[in-house]
Amino acid sequence: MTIHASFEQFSKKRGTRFAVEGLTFDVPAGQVVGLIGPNGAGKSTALAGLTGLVEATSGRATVFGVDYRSLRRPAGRVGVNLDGMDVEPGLTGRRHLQICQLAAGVDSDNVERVLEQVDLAGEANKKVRDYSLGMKQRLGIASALVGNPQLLVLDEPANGLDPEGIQWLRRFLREFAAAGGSALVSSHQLMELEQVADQVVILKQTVLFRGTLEEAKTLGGGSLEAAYFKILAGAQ
Ligand SMILES: Nc1ncnc2c1ncn2[C@@H]1O[C@H](COP(=O)(O)OP(=O)(O)OP(=O)(O)O)[C@@H](O)[C@H]1O
Repeated sequence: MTIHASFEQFSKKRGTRFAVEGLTFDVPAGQVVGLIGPNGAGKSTALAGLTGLVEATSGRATVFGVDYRSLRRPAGRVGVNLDGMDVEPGLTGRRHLQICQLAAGVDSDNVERVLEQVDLAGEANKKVRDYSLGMKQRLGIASALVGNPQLLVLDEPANGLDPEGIQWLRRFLREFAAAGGSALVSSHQLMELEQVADQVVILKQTVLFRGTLEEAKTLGGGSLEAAYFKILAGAQ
């Protein structure tokens, strides 16, 4: 099995306390891995660790077997959309993506294709300040895609999406994985994740559960949500 991303005993201390400790799990090719946990569980820290934004206190997190920071053209391998990656509001969506593409250093012109892919082609000339929350979310995903990556790292991608947007995101992630890509997706929306994830990691500072969606659901008598609460209650 080809592994796109890997956490090996990854720990990050914030002040005197571990934000995450001893995380060990993989993101295999062709799979969507859902990262879930309560507020402050360390999901964003884990994603930031994987994408070189925070340094491990111990252990490591790698993409394609190496540190993200050592990739020559990271956006061509890993598409990242994390919380706080804000867009200059005076730019149009298209211009923003053109700049992302330039920064990604890719040879091909992917902007129009990606705009179509996230269903923003009709809004591409609008300024980002006039975008709705859901449109901004799609633009964030588009900027992750513009380098043509194999691995996506997305923090709460369903936030702000309307039911149609959520359906679109589900289809998009399934197609991305079916084409051999992979995605590590943090989410609070368990019902949604249940529709899209192949594997689930439940995090609360440490990994409380990792396994297939089916294994998680079995623990919860058929429901990921029930499994989640059961596992968290067991960790109290
Ligand atoms: N820059 C920072 N400095 C100090 N502590 C931090 C920093 N960022 C996060 N933390 C702490 O690390 C822990 C994990 O936070 P993190 O944001 O990774 O969790 P999360 O699971 O993404 O939360 P949420 O679901 O609320 O987004 C929390 O206790 C948080 O207070």
